[in-house]
Amino acid sequence: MFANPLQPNTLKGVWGTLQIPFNTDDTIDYPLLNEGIDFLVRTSLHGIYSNGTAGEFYNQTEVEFDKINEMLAERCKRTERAFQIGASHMSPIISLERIRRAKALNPQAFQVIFPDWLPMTIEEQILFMIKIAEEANPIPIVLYLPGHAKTKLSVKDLEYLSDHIPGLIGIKIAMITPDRYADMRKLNQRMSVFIPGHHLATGIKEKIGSGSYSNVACINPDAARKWYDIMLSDVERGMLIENMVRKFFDEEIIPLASRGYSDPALDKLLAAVGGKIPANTRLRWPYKSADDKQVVAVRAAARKILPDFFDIQ
Ligand SMILES: N[C@@H](CC=O)C(=O)O
Repeated sequence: MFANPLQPNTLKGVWGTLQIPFNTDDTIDYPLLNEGIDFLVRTSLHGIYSNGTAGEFYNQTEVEFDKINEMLAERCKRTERAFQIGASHMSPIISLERIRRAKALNPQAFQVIFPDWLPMTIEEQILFMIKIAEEANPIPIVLYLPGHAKTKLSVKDLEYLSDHIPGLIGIKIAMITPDRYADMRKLNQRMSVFIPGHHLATGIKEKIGSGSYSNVACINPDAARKWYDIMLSDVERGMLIENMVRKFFDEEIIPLASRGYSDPALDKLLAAVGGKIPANTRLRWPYKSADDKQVVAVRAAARKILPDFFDIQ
């Protein structure tokens, strides 16, 4: 039975990422992961997803992949929460196999990246997506386009993909720039465009985004959801909050990115700063993690810039 697969017009809102906690010996801390899932299913998020960049999909064994997704699926089904599974991998064969195995868990959508060793031509992108969508059918696909991906797509390429792959319901992008708003607005009418959490009010105001796989939800999922509801009812008030959120990211998070902290290190730092999600800041070898001193310093700044984000339950 495939319950409620998402569609372009139902994929929206604020989705929270599962973060994988690691022990000091680099094994997965499954009891803490369990607590993290238990916490997330009780929040007001529109849904939960596994294995985005912040879920460190690129650095898991296949046995771990299966176990993490079984844990997420079991808890979401029991609590009737929407969930998506990231089946992304740098290898096309492994992505396909991840979908083949995880399909029985019946997520509302799968996220995939394009294979990431050779940049792909548009013909190769189509061949990849056809097979992925066939394997996933009737579960739909969201294409994740991280900023560092080797295959770069124009809005025209995305329209072409959307014309040829009916199972493709959405895209997840890492950057929005004003020169692309008009094209993205058109794209957002035919598929669901998900944009970074700290730009979501702009996305709603400009009608270029329908939701977010949200880095802001790492700080406090319920605050991110409340902010989204404000955007829908009073977008200018939503923009005022976005100005504060972006000030926090510009002053505290982007400088750390320039110092070599990766996106998952920063998402884990955000969760530790918010202190709501049971998790830890450790990334699996060989990647660099934020430390406790950074958590304390960034939390102090966040409490000044975004005081409301800490108290919302
Ligand atoms: N970078 C994230 C988004 C938010 O935390 C992801 O991996 O999905």
